[in-house]
Amino acid sequence: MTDDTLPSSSLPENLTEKRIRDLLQRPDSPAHAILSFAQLDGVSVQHGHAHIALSTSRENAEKLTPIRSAVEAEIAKLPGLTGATLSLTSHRPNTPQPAPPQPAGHRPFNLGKGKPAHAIVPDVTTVIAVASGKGGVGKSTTAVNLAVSLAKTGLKTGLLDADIYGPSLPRMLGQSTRPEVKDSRIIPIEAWGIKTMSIGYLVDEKQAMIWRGPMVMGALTQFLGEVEWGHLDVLVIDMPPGTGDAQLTLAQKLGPKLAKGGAVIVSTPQDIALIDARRGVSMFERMETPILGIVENMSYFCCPNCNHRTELFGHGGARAEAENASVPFLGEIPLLAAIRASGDDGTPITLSAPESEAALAYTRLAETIAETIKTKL
Ligand SMILES: Nc1ncnc2c1ncn2[C@@H]1O[C@H](COP(=O)(O)OP(=O)(O)OP(=O)(O)O)[C@@H](O)[C@H]1O
Repeated sequence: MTDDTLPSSSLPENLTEKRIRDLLQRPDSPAHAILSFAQLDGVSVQHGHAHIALSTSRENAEKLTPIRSAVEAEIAKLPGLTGATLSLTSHRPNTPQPAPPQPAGHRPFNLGKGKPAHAIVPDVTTVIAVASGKGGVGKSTTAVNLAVSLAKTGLKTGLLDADIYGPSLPRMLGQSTRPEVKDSRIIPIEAWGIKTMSIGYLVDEKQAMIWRGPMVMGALTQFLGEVEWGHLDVLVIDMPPGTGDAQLTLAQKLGPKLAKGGAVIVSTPQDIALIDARRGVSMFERMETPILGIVENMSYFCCPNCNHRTELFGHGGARAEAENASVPFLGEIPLLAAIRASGDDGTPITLSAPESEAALAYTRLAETIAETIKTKL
């Protein structure tokens, strides 16, 4: 009996994995198009479900979004498979590409009228930085659900999207209102019980994409000094990915408040993401920021039909990394289409499906962090 004549149900998983790789490599296959934009990091089949890990640039990740579902559907048609999920991670340069010169005195958004910077988040008690060494690992999704869950524990919570080159908060929170400005102070947008701010509320995304480093630092400083955060027990910051100047600036400016809170590092289980997570841990250690721990996102797949749990791509890597770095392991978030969909729909999964396994994982994460914060209030 040849490979092709084996009944689908008895196809060994490694043979199916080879078929997926062959399909992706075949120039006449529609799925092949995805490899023009992304690099194949791994293929794994477990209990009839295929997981394909790809990495790409952020720009290409956007081009891939429209073809993602079609490729998943095409792969799922292979014998022996009941479904397929593509997971995409992206690398972004820490330093932006050179941009056209800006007029002298130009500010990223002209709201402070050139006054000296106000005190940095004066009435915020603690700051939590949600960071990742690598883009696309689910840092923003984690930050949003963590903030919403912290608010549910009774803490007055804010959420700042510090990812100037790729703000995702407006989409993930379903907000498109432009913030008001009163007495040169920007009023945060209230959504789902938290106060939020993002560059995406203020300027067109493409405009921010070409900002030089100093303009990005200027915008971040304005977010900290010119937004009317009011009293907050905790401000969660969705950090830009990587370990560059923007991360260092934020860590320096927020020093004592960050020292009362700390950093949460998000990683996927793949080795490549873990190497970047390690860099993130050492950057915060150098800044003397407490590391609250590492979260493993897209840790395992839960079949939406039978709830069967499938472990992906060396699941457990982040736990081992946390042990190596002697920092706490904060838990595992499953890879679930519902998490992606709730992010796209603008209602965090902790609110749209509070009893789901994913929401419960975020709740446990928030409860652990809330315990630390409540000792500092
Ligand atoms: N656990 C998960 N299960 C399914 N999809 C997820 C999960 N976590 C994140 N995603 C999806 O992966 C994509 C990237 O997530 P997200 O924007 O949170 O990552 P990020 O690390 O903040 O990326 P970037 O650095 O590019 O801003 C989004 O479409 C999101 O909905």
